[in-house]
Amino acid sequence: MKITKICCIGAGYVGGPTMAVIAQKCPDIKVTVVDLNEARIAAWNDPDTNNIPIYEPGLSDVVAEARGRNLFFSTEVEKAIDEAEMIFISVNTPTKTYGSGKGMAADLKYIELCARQIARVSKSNKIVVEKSTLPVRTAEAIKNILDNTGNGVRFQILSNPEFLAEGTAVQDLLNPDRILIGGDTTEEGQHAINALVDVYANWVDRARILTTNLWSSELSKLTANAFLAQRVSSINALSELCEKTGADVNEVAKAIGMDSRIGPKFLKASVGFGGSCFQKDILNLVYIAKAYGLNEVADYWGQVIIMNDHQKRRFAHKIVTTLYNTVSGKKIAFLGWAFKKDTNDTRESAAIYVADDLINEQAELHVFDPKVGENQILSDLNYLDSRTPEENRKQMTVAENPYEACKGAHAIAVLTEWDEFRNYDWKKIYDNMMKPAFVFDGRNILDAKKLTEIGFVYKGIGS
Ligand SMILES: NC(=O)C1=CN([C@@H]2O[C@H](COP(=O)(O)OP(=O)(O)OC[C@H]3O[C@@H](n4cnc5c(N)ncnc54)[C@H](O)[C@@H]3O)[C@@H](O)[C@H]2O)C=CC1
Ligand SMILES: O=C(O)[C@H]1O[C@H](OP(=O)(O)OP(=O)(O)OC[C@H]2O[C@@H](n3ccc(=O)[nH]c3=O)[C@H](O)[C@@H]2O)[C@H](O)[C@@H](O)[C@@H]1O
Repeated sequence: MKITKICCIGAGYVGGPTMAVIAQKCPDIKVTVVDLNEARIAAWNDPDTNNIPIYEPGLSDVVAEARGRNLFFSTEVEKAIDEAEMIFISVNTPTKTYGSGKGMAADLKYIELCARQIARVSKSNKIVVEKSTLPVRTAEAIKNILDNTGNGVRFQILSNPEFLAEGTAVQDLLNPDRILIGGDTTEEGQHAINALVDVYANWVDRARILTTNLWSSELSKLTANAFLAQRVSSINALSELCEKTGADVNEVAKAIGMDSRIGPKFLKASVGFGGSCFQKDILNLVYIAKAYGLNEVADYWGQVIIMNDHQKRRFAHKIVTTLYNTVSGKKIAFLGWAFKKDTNDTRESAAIYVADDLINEQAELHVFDPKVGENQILSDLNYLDSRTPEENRKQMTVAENPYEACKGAHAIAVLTEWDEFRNYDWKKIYDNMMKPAFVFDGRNILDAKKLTEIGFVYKGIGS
């Protein structure tokens, strides 16, 4: 079966870039990305592709090439479902904030709504693709809803998890390590798998397209994120030991990373991992393990989150103790708010939690991030509900540029590894700060030697 029309429900960080690349690489397929959020769709349709709602290097060019040709963004969800032969579900699957499984399980209400809508609207056979990250065996629930509430048409469910990382989404999509497609082992299931394989084979080497059963595919996505997050927590755990022993975590990471069995990636010690997925997906894994009574498995993975929370708190605590046990009334400058460089996404960013701890200590925070603005920063803080929005507003200033953020500060904390931070005029920054002038480099990106020569007291992670 050759696919000619694709619909994607959810125009977010995954749906938008993924479908833009499919449309760019498959000009014969009409790709329609739909969302309930009208403002988001309007932004995807902005005549100036620099204003699309997601900042990703290279993405606006891909959208400019395909949009209006075979890539469309729309709020007409039902029309797009009706037309398509293949429907990707790429809606959010956040951690549940209510009821049973609160704070652990994935909230699948958006997924279920999509399944019910697809069942209601479809008048012809469809392939439904899980693009969102889902608990293992979700396909069973989706199939149940589709088969029991549909109009008698036939559905095939595939799992096709997404492995892109924010900040490198376009490169990851153009040149993926692998594409994973899980489906039913029946003949119909295999036909559906082949249809999706053929879409990706327009630009991905077939040897990199891996097909499995549904449950392996669903579980592999949670497992990949758990392994990646575990590496960050592992090196961060060692960073604390390095600080006590005189070892340098950068040197340790390099030394172990040269072992080809360990490998050099994902060994950067930091103020803690953030992002919308690592924590959510591990909590989900822990919840699933517990649901099967596998308490040791649950505790093992739960430790990755415990370590990450500790690392964020430890960073804030170190600032307070270094500044003579009080930051009350002191100006602290934050460089960076996004959860990593090259994205405007702030979900679960370590910066939010470090800021919250320092505001509890009555610090006056001044933040500069190249891609994150005031509204987002304040709304991230308010979301924690630690104090009133007015109280947050009083303690938090968002600066227009880094020099303004750092002027008169007692300390600078680097929360995101934006490249531009390395190239600032650090002498000028030093001259305008209170003395001693402290730098807490939560990403180990600055030149410690140069900063020390200028006069800063430099504190990295793990050295
Ligand atoms: N952000 C990332 O880098 C990655 C995310 N994922 C997974 O992909 C999924 C989506 O994540 P994001 O794109 O980051 O989320 P997002 O929150 O940016 O986008 C989801 C979109 O779905 C829309 N939506 C929700 N219910 C809808 C409905 N019934 N009809 C139409 N639109 C609806 C929302 O309005 C929102 O715009 C999640 O399961 C996530 O775990 C997977 C890999 C990478
Ligand atoms: O499912 C998802 O959402 C995605 O989650 C991560 O991607 P992402 O969260 O966008 O970004 P990462 O590069 O993985 O970084 C996550 C966090 O870990 C931190 N990190 C990463 C690597 C490292 O060595 N040290 C470190 O502190 C980053 O700064 C960031 O806060 C995975 O890398 C993607 O493969 C996956 O598709």
